[in-house]
Amino acid sequence: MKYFEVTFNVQPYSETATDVLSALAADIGFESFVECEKGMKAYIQQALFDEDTLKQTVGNFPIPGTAITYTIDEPEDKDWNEEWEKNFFQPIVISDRCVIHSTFHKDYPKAEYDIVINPQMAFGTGHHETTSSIIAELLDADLSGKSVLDMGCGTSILAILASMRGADPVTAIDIDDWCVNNSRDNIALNRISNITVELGDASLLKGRKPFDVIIANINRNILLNDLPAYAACMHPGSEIYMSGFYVEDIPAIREKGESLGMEFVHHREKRNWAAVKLVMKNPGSAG
Ligand SMILES: C[S@@+](CC[C@H](N)C(=O)[O-])C[C@H]1O[C@@H](n2cnc3c(N)ncnc32)[C@H](O)[C@@H]1O
Repeated sequence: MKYFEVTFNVQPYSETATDVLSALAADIGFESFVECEKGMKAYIQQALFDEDTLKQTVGNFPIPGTAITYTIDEPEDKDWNEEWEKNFFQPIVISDRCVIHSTFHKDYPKAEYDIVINPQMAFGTGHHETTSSIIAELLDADLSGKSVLDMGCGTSILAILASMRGADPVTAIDIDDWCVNNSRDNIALNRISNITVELGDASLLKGRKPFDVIIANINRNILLNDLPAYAACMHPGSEIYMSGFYVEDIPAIREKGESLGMEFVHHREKRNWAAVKLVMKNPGSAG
């Protein structure tokens, strides 16, 4: 069991309070959010969960008169597939060009890029705003013959699309062994042979050759912390696409990238989630 499911009750309920709560939860490591009647459910890796930090976040909630309570559950691994099949994971088409579906979908739209994913967990189906924004970026990018790193690969949906778009070779890294195993399954399902999946974090990058393109959909704090290690694996012209943070976090991410010799190119936003593109100009700048 790798994740906790935390059910938040927001009293009185409002969309603004739930949005603020999900932003604060993302800052302390929560990765995905599902709205429910009186609040939301949010998911966090057990290894990253610290209940004292959660209590502080809830106790210092910035909207006066709003009370947040929560319960913590351990979702059973075996229920996820069924839950997703029944409730969440419907085929999705992104930018009219890329369809993502699962093996259990029998009827789904046809598209230029057809990705099959067995998610079994909350992230990496393309439904989350951060994933779909990066997919839209990858559909616009020239990836042909480029080496790509997908940091925090989850199901490897982004690595798979990069490979389908001509990237070669592709490296996919995730800190969670469950994601590494699921990535390998999904890569095989899509009959892709040029993606290497590795278990670990930014420390694996030390001494590696630069990548032409880096993708990292993780979260604000991990990106700010690990950006120097990513920058050390970029050459002039290398592109980096990042997501997993909110529009209000863009200045911090941009500033960090610029301090490492990158130039900000543009951003996208969906329901307040941001995705940014930067290009390395001057590698070796002090971070
Ligand atoms: C928001 S999910 C993104 C998954 C997938 N790339 C997508 O776009 O749907 C973030 C992923 O990053 C992984 N992760 C968290 N911290 C990490 C770290 N320090 N280094 C590498 N991966 C990390 C998590 O296990 C999770 O699979």
